[in-house]
Amino acid sequence: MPFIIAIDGPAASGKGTIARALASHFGFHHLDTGLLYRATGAKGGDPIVSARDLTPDDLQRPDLRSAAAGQAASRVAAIPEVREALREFQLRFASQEPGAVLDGRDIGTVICPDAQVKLYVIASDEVRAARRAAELGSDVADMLNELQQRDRRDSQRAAAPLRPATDAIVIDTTDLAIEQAIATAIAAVQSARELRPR
Ligand SMILES: Nc1ncnc2c1ncn2[C@@H]1O[C@H](COP(=O)(O)OP(=O)(O)OP(=O)(O)O)[C@@H](O)[C@H]1O
Ligand SMILES: Nc1ccn([C@@H]2O[C@H](COP(=O)(O)O)[C@@H](O)[C@H]2O)c(=O)n1
Repeated sequence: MPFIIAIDGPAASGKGTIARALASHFGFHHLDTGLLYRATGAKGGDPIVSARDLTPDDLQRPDLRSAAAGQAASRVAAIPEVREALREFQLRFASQEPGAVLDGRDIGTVICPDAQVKLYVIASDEVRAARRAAELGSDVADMLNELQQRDRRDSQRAAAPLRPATDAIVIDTTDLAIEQAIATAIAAVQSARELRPR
């Protein structure tokens, strides 16, 4: 049985940074599930059809990391049929040996509720906005507004809302350097593996 690490949390909290590092450390596959929603939103047209017809090329679009793509993603992500269309791909990805790390909003609650480890990564709104603004070279106040709007939509939607699984380990990266956040996550996974050996 593959070892699954589910990572959820609000926008720009550091999920992807931790997920990539965990995948590299443990030799697992990694999927940034936000990219599926970003590609669906960016494709335009009927979002349900776009989600069903998503191709690997769609995930390579150069504009997917923009704030506009994030907003479009969070609008299509509220549509249950879009989520259903993207679910199968995520489940197949998660079934790969020796294990997989998936990061998103509903991995520990909906996609992989039986994941061996669930992390919920948070950081203060101001810190997240500053980090993402530095990454994209954009204005911090605009970014704060964008992230808060997206988090609100993601938390308040009826379909698979953003929330921590009851058994998730919360990692607050507000005052952690990247290396400290990664070390905290590796330690959490190590101890879960010792408690529940394969
Ligand atoms: N602990 C940290 N200290 C400083 N910067 C960080 C830290 N963790 C992540 N970052 C930076 O913050 C930004 C957002 O991180 P990341 O992309 O990992 O967040 P995310 O939660 O995956 O975002 P998204 O919601 O878009 O998927 C990146 O520029 C990243 O390099
Ligand atoms: N499992 C997921 C992943 C993402 N979303 C939606 O996509 C938006 C963009 O995600 P990023 O991780 O790239 O920021 C996000 O705001 C969510 O609306 C989702 O619903 N479920």
